[in-house]
Amino acid sequence: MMDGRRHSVDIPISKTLVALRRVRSLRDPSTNSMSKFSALVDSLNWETNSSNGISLRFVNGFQEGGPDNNGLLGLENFPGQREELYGGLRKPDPNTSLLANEESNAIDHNDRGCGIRCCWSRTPRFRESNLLSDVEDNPLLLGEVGETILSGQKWSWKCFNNEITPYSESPRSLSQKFRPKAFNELVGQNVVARSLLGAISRGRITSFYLFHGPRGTGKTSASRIFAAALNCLSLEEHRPCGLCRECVLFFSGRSRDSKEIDTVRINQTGRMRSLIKHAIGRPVSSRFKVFIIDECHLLRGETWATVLNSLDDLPQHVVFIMITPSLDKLPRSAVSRSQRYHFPKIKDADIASKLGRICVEECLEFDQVALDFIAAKSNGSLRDAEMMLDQLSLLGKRITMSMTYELIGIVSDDELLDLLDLALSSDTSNTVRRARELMRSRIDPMQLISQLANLIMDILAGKCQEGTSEVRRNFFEGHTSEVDLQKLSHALKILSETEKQLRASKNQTTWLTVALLQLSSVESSFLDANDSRAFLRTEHPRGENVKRLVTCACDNNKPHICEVQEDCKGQLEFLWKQATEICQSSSLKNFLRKQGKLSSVIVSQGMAVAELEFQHPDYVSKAEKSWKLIASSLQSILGCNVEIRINLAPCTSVKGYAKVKKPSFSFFSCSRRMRLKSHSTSEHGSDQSDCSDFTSEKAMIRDKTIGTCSSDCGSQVSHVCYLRTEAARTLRNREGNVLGIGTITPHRPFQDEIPKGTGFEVGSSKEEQSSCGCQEPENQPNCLFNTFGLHKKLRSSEASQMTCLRYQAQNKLALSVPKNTSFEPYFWANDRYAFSSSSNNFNSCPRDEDGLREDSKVHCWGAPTFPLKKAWQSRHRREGSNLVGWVLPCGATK
Ligand SMILES: Nc1ncnc2c1ncn2[C@@H]1O[C@H](COP(=O)(O)OP(=O)(O)OP(=O)(O)O)[C@@H](O)[C@H]1O
Ligand SMILES: [Zn+2]
Repeated sequence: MMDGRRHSVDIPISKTLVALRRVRSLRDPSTNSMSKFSALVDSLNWETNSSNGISLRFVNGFQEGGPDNNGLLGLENFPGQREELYGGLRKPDPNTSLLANEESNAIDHNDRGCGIRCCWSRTPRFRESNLLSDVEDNPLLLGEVGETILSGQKWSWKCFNNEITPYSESPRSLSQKFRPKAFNELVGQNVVARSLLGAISRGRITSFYLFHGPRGTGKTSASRIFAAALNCLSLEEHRPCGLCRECVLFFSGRSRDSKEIDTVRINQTGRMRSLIKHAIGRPVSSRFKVFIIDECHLLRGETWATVLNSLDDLPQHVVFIMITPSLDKLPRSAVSRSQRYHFPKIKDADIASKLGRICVEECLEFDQVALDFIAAKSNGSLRDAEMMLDQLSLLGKRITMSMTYELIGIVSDDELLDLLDLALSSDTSNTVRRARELMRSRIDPMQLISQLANLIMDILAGKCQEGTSEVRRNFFEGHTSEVDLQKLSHALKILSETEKQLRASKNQTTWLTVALLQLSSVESSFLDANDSRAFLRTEHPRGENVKRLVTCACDNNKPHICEVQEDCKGQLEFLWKQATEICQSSSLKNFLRKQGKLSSVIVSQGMAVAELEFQHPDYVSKAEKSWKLIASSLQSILGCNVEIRINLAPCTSVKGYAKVKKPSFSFFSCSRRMRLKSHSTSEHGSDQSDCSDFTSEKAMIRDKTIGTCSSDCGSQVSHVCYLRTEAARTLRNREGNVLGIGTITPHRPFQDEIPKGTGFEVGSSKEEQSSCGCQEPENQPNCLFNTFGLHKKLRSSEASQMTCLRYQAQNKLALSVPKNTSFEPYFWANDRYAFSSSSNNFNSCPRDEDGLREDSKVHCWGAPTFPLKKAWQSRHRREGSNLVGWVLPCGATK
C-alpha cells in the first residue's frame, strides 16, 4: 500500500497518455464539462523527467482502491470536491476576480452544469466510448466498475488503478462528440488551419482575430483549437497536443487564462472594461490570455468601442478571438482592425466523407447515397449534417435514403419530377392531388418550392439526367426539347415570385398549388411572347387528337371558323360529358350535365374557345360563378388553353333576359401535354374527323356570313385574321358573340412614341398586317378587321394599314388606323380611353384612370381628324360612334 498522501505513479508515457485521456473524459453529463471533476486535474502533479518526459502524480492523498463506501469515488481527501461532485458550486477564485464576479452571477443552484458560466462547458470530450478499448489495450488498468448517482443522473464508473473515470452513458450529440480538437481534424478549412498554425509557429500573434463564415463550418471549434494551440506546452509542431497541462486545463474548461465570454453578459455596462482590465494582468500559468467571444455581432456599440479603444494598448499576451456568421453587422473599424479568417461552406464531398467516418466509428451502417444526400442538403454546414445523421441514427441501424427523406421533411427527386411532370402537363386534378398529398404530411410548402426550384436548376444545368428510375426516364424523355427547357426556366421565374408571396401568406399550400397550376401556362404565355413557331411545335399528341375530333373536313391548316355540322353535335356532347365527368364537385357536375350544353368549340393555334349554353338566365349566372372549374375541366379534356363563354340559349325568351347582357368568360391556360383521362374521345374523334375543327359561332355566322371557306368544306366560314402571332384576341360583337380570333404583333417602330405608363403598345404594322392569315388577297374582307365592320367603310388599302394597340396590363385591344387614311376611326375603350395613331403624339387618357375592364367596349367612329383631347372631352357623345364589340383576351396572359 502506498502512501495515501502522495502517490507517485511512474508509468510509461503511453500509459500516461491513456490515463490522461481518461482524465479528460471526466465530465459533467449535463454540460459535458470537466469542471466537476477538475479536482482530479488539480491533483495531478506534472513532472518532466529525462526518461519518459512526463510523469504523473496524484497529490493530496488520493485514496487507492476505488470508490469509498459512500460512493464518493475515493475523493474524500479532496477538500471541497465532495460538494462539487454533488452539484455544489465553486467559489470564485480571487485571482480571477473579474471573471469570478461574472461567474458569481452565473451561479444557478439548479444548474446541473459546472456552475461556471465562462468555462468550456461547450467543449465536449467524449472519449468514453474508447474506454473499453483502452482497458482492453491496457489490462493492467482494469479496475472495478460500478454506478452512482451524480447531480441526479446515473453514471457508470470504472476505477483504473488510481483513476476514477466516470462517463455518461449516452453522448449528447454526434456533433459534440466529433467536435474537432486539433487543426488536422478541421474539415475543409485547410487554409485557415495552415494560416493559424503558421502564425503560432512564427510567433506572429496579433491581439484581435475575427472568424467569420456560415454557421456550422468550424469557427468556434477553430477558435478553441487556436486558443489551446497558443498555450500548448508541446514542443512538437502538432499543436494543440491535447495532453499537456495547458491543453488539459483548457479543454476541461479549467484554464484561468483562456475563457469563452458570454456575449450577453459582456454587453452589460462596464463589463468589457473590467474584462480588459483583467486581461492586462499577467496570465496565471499560460503564455496567452485568450478571450473568445462568439456571436460578436450581438455586441453593443459601447462594448465595441471599449474593445477597439484598448486594442492598441493591449499587452502581447492578450488575444481576442471574435466569431460571427457575417461581417456585415460589425462596425467597420472592428473589421478593418482585425485579422480576418473566413470559414467557407464545407464541400459536400468533404461532409459526406466525414459522415462516413462518423458512421464507421459509431458502428452505423449506411447507404453512401444517403450520406451524399445529407451532405447536399446541409448547405455546407458540417454541424447540420452531423445533426441530421445523429437523428437518423436514432431511427435505426442503417442510414438509408427513404429514412432521410422522411426525417428531413423533403421529398425525393423522383417524387418532385413526377409532380413537375404533372404540373407541366396541365394535369390539373392530379397536380392538385399530388401537391396536397405532399404538403399535407410530408413537406412544408416553402421547402417544396425551394426543392422544386433547385431541381429545375439542376435540370437546366444538365445535372439531373443520371439515374435509372422510371420517373426520371419518363420525365427526361418527355421534356428534352429546347422549348421544354424554356418552359422550365420560366417555371423557375414563377416559383421564385411565388416564394416571395408565400412568405407573407397564411395559406401557403393553396398558393403553391396555384403556382404549380400556372407552370403549364408558362408555355403559351412565354412562347407566345417569344417564339410563335415554337408555340406551334409544342402540340401535345393528346391535343392533336382532340383537335382532330373537331377538325374541319376542309383540311385547312389555317385557323378558321366553320359552322357546326350536325354530326359534330354528338362529339360536342361527348366532350361535354367528359369535361363534366372530371368536375370535382358532384353538384356542379350534375348541374352542368342537366342544364348546360357545349354548343361549340373553336380551336385555334393551341387555344380553344368553348361556348356553353344554358336555358335559363339563373343557370347562366350559376355557371358563371363556377367558370374556373368548368374551364379547368375543359382544358383538361381539350389539352389546351380554353376560353369559355357562357350564353343563354338563343331560343330562350325569358322576360327581361332576352340576352345575356354580359357574357362571362375566362381564359384558362394549359399546355398541350395531357396525361390523364381516357383517350377514348380522341379515338372516337378520329373516326369522325370529318367534322369541323373550328366549329362555328352560330350567331356570328348568321349575322355576318362573310364568305365561304376557301377550301372545300363547303361551310360558311369567317376566316380568322391570323397575323404573326404574339397574342391572340377574341373580338366580340355587341351581343357578346365572338367575332373572330385575332392575333397581333407588336409594332416596334411605334413603341417609343407611346407615353410611358399608359400601358399601351402598338400592335401590327402595315407589313405585318399584310401577313394576315387570309389565304388570298380577295379574302381580305374576311379578315379580323372586317368583323368590326370597318371594311365596309375602309378601302382595302386602308384596311391593310390598320394598327393594333394592345393594352399591356390587361391584354386589351383597341384598333386604330394611321393618320393618312381618309377615314380615321377612333377606338374607344371602356368609355374612358381613347386612342389614335393619327397624331405624332400618341395620346392616351390620364394615367390615373381605372384600367380597362375585361368587357371593355370597342367603339369606332369616323371623324377625319379628331384630336384625342376632343375625343376625350366628348366621350359621352355617342353620335357617330359605333360600338363594334368587346375586346377580350383569349390567349396569352402577358
Ligand atoms: N470544419 C469542421 N471540421 C470538423 N467538424 C466541424 C467543422 N465545422 C463544423 N463541425 C462540426 O460542427 C459542430 C459545430 O461546429 P462549430 O461550432 O465550430 O461551428 P461554427 O462555425 O462555430 O458554427 P456557429 O457559427 O453556428 O457557431 C462541431 O462540433 C463539429 O462537430
Ligand atoms: Zn498541449
